[in-house]
Amino acid sequence: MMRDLKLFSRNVGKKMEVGEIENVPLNAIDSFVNQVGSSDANREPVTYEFGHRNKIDRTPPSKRNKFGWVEKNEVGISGNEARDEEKSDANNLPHSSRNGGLTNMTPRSVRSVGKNIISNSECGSAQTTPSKSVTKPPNPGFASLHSIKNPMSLGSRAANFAALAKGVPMSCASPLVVNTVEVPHYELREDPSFWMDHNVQVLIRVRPLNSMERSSYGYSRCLKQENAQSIAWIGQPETRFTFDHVACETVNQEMLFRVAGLPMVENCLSGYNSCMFAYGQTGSGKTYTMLGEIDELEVKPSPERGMSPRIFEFLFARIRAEEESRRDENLKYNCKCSFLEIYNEQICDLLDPSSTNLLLREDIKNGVYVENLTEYEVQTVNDILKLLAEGAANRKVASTNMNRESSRSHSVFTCVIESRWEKDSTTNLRFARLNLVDLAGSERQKTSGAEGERLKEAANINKSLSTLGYLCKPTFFSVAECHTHYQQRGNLATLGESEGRAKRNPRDCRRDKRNFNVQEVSNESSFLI
Ligand SMILES: Nc1ncnc2c1ncn2[C@@H]1O[C@H](COP(=O)(O)OP(=O)(O)OP(=O)(O)O)[C@@H](O)[C@H]1O
Repeated sequence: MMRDLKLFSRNVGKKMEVGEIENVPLNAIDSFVNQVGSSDANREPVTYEFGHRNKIDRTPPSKRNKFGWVEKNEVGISGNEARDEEKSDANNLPHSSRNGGLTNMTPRSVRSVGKNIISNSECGSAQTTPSKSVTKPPNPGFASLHSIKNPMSLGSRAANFAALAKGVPMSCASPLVVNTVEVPHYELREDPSFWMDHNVQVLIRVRPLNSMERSSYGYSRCLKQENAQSIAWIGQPETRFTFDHVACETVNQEMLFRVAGLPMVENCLSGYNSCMFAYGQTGSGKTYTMLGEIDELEVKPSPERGMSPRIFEFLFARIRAEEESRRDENLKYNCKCSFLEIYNEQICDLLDPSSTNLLLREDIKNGVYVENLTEYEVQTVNDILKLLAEGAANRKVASTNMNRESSRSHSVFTCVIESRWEKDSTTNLRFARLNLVDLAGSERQKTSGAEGERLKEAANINKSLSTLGYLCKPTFFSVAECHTHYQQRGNLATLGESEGRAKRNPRDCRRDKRNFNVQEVSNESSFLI
């Protein structure tokens, strides 16, 4: 059942508090957003302290439910039983409630796995997006593609990165306590060379159980993490999924940024197009990861702010540092931003809400672009954070049984980074596009309770997500074929520049369709297998 059928703006500053019931819809008024609007001068400086460990309560763990996992022999569910459950209409009930209240069962609908963040970077192209420009940018005069195709050497990029971030060795540290239950903690590896050598990477983020899940299912988990690359479904047979990175629930927003966001900024500054998108079932934490808490971002940045604000804080810090250190070359950066959403298969401008049903165009000179999409030139980090907050507040959000602030649209924030410098009497130009995508979550009507308008939204969301999954199997398609599919599913073409040329990485991902969550993980990993 839907609790609230009205659309309302996203509370961009949402955060999971201890004891709060996160996914239970509240009064819609509570969720309206306060837009940020302070001057740059009021903003506290943001500093990145590299090499810090997460600060998490180290209360001694309870003996009873170590890691909250059901051990293999205690699972108490056979393969046949699992298959029967798959068929059963009652598969959304906690396992214990169907088995005489046994507590050590694998919950069937606990949302214990978060989302995939898929990042992809590749060599920059010289395409620009024609658009309605609010502050008219100076004509960059891209005369030569040559300089764009010659980014800095990897050596200097690696050196840059190393100077900015100290690597943290990968290891399984001692367990930490989250939600009063001991969970294992695995350090993520900050390895710049890995990001440079692999065009596409998948990072899984496991979010902590929310209070609703805890009260319904206790602390049992149906998945366990084994190391910083793999998670396993504790069933019969146990099924392991391996990814580039698995961020356990103790990994905080800053650490995630340092592992996934920071190298992307470096890639963009080196002239590589980059795209990060969050994909996962509804309520798994995509928006929390991509946006996080963005109230008062310009004045008092919250430690809960997500990937996007951190990326732009770092981007502008790097731009300023580069401009300063290469003053003799007269290095200048120019950044332009746009923010769109795809809602019910229509493209809307989040920075100009009156601009709806925008058309996707393609021509030889400009490639794929959204006609009349507003593009702002930004000078400072605060300019960009304002756009982020403003657009996020305009996004279509509604309450469902699974998430009280469920995004009903896919959003794409794009920042085009141009740089120009002079060397040996030659003017050099570099161009890169950064796409930050927060997809709407896949959902099942049975669990989300979607009806009426929400059901229509859900159908459109699921349809476009499966098309995206299909498009992300480039092994089977040439680039030209991908373009044909992009055209067929026009709106997803906004991602085309980043995704169409993505290389495929072999992965060791196995599927098991018997468990709802595993199936979700499996669907999420279908981008790779
Ligand atoms: N890692 C995390 N730590 C703490 N809280 C989290 C985490 N991930 C998500 N949450 C909380 O879980 C709830 C749902 O998250 P969010 O809205 O980001 O999900 P979503 O995947 O974007 O869902 P939808 O697809 O429906 O929009 C929010 O209250 C959010 O604050």
